[in-house]
Amino acid sequence: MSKKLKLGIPKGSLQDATIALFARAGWNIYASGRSYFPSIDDTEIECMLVRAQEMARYVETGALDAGLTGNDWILENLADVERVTSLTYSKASRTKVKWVLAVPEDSPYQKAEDLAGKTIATELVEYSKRFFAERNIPVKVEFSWGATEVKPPMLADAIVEVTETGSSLRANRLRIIEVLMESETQLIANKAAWQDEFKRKKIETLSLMLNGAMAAQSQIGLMLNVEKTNLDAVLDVLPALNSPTVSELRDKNWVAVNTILEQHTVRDIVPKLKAAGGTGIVEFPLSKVVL
Ligand SMILES: Nc1ncnc2c1ncn2[C@@H]1O[C@H](COP(=O)(O)OP(=O)(O)OP(=O)(O)O)[C@@H](O)[C@H]1O
Ligand SMILES: O=P(O)(O)OC[C@H]1O[C@H](OP(=O)(O)OP(=O)(O)O)[C@H](O)[C@@H]1O
Ligand SMILES: [Mg+2]
Repeated sequence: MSKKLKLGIPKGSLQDATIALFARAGWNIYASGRSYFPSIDDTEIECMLVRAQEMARYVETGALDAGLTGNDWILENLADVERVTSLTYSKASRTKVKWVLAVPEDSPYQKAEDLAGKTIATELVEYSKRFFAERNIPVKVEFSWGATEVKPPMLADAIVEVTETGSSLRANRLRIIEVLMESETQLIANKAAWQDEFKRKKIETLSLMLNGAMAAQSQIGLMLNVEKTNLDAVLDVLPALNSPTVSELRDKNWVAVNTILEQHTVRDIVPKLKAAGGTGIVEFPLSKVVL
């Protein structure tokens, strides 16, 4: 039988973003209907959809060789797994999520200590208990099945909840009084699988290509032509860290400059390049950036 890597894809908030990232990295995953075994166009990988909350546990026991989940659930479960790489993406954006302690906007609570003797609702029970215990704040931490933001002040005094854009907290008139943790997606591996040559190689390849696809998303390629007399002025505009490729054009007085830029810098840099004598400036998207 050919060897296969058992890979867990997170079901729920991270599912769509994960499948989209794999597509950019070079693997097409098809999650159809109610099946929990999505197909993947790689005969060496077998995929399974697993809740993010349980991923680290199944990777720890070896039911899965590797998987993707948030750092939050690895810490909640205190799972003993190999952290292969962090990938900064969430449900809707390429940012980290925050787990926050939130209270009703008009409540008197200003800090965690003010909640002594009160009830906290959360999905992240064990981590929250540890947070309050370390600070010697006696609270009652209650498990919440979701829709946690609606609970204060009727069903709980405060909540510990995950937030990405902040819109759920705002919509429920809640105020953050403490950030317990920042969390991002992790590629994790079972410790024994990590010692297996075939599996480790496969996981490392995934890590390299997923990171390459992540990096490419925030960067763009830029090329332009410039007269040699203006080359220094153009190079001065480009960030010092990137070393651009400068190549001769048929007209010996001109060169082409090729470089990679952070996407968010482009709107500032392109006008400066043009002012410095750059012409024929072309921006193009990148599929992978592997350094
Ligand atoms: N906007 C977000 N909201 C919630 N979780 C997010 C978000 N972005 C990233 N995550 C991460 O997704 C994981 C939670 O995913 P999971 O699917 O298990 O729970 P869920 O968000 O409650 O799913 P559901 O869609 O069933 O509500 C956590 O690791 C969390 O950090
Ligand atoms: O800061 P925001 O961008 O608003 O994102 C955070 C919200 O998204 C998640 O809810 P989810 O969609 O998983 O619903 P749930 O309450 O049923 O878990 C999470 O539990 C928060 O409610
Ligand atoms: Mg949820």
